[in-house]
Amino acid sequence: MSAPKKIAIIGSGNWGSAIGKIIGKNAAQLDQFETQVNMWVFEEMVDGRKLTEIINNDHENVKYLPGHKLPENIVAIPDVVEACMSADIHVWVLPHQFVRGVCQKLKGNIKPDAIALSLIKGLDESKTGVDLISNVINKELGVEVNVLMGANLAKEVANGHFCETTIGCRNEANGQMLKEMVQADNFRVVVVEDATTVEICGALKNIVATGAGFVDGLGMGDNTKAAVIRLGLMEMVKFTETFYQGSQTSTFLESCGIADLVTTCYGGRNRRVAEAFVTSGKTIDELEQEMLNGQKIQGPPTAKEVYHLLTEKKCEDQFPLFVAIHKICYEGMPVKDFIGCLKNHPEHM
Ligand SMILES: NC(=O)c1ccc[n+]([C@@H]2O[C@H](COP(=O)([O-])OP(=O)(O)OC[C@H]3O[C@@H](n4cnc5c(N)ncnc54)[C@H](O)[C@@H]3O)[C@@H](O)[C@H]2O)c1
Ligand SMILES: O=P(O)(O)OC[C@H](O)CO
Repeated sequence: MSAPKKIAIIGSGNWGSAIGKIIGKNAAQLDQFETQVNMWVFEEMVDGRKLTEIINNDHENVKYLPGHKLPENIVAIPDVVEACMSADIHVWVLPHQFVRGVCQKLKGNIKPDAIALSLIKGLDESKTGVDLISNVINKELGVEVNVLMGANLAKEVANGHFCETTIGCRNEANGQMLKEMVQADNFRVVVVEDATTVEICGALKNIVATGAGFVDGLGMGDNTKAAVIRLGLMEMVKFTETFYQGSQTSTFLESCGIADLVTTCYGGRNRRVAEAFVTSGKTIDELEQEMLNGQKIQGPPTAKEVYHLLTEKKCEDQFPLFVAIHKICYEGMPVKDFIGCLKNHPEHM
């Protein structure tokens, strides 16, 4: 039998901490993994104490997942290189805007045969254009990057309520090993080999959830929200067909597709902040700071990244919902015009 694999979790926010509960428990029980799991924690002071010290002494991430004990084999480390240098598996779970900075620190400082699992829902935008986060990590660090996306509100997963998730793997054997690392009695994993579509679903559903929040803020009912979900799904499929050919339609029926859209459009942070954007008149940035205590939403920045790609490729007219969500968040488009955009959607022509 090969040596037990060492796991490092890169990120310790709301989702990073919830998945840390499952991974820590599995690593303690399964022979194929080393018991100690390193968790890179972006250091900050909470009530006069370092967050890493709180996690290592009290076994709770009191800022990002209060009220839940982390397994004692999760070890918080403030230096990302120290956390990852001996790891065989890197679990990426950060807000997407921090990925490139972390890659710069890790370059040349990790095992060359390490593999990654990205739980990050978002896209990257650089001078060379818009790209998948998994591609950025792969290009920067040379590691194989698998992805995990699904209908997984972190708090509900941490509470142990039943849900499903999807791993999109690049390699069948690694897909199976990663499934063993994250599966739990109430967290059931389906592995598919269409990693690109799995990742695109995770990124784009946050834009749709922002639209769902707008119609909630306007006081529309569930029928309107269902229309946002359906038209959003149609744009997700079209986006994938246009820019990432070779995807399988069946992937949209996995947890990462329709199920994640539904849960996010009803229970997610993007929806909540977008609703408050309509009712309060404050900016997205102000509301993120006021409402989320350091957590980040990915919908508005992803809408901006997608809008830049659509304008560059001159196909905005095929994605009116994505475009309107960007313009409402950042360009002063009145939110009431969102309904007009739904009425005149190409799906109805
Ligand atoms: N929270 C959920 O329910 C959930 C569920 C599934 C997927 N996701 C996805 O997982 C990813 C991570 O989400 P999350 O909820 O764990 O994070 P979060 O929204 O709780 O964000 C806070 C995290 O950002 C870190 N951070 C803040 N400033 C930083 C900096 N300058 N550099 C590096 N890190 C910094 C904090 O330390 C903390 O770990 C996102 O892509 C999100 O879409 C979240
Ligand atoms: O709270 P949100 O809107 O970031 O969504 C969280 C998860 O992605 C739901 O699966």
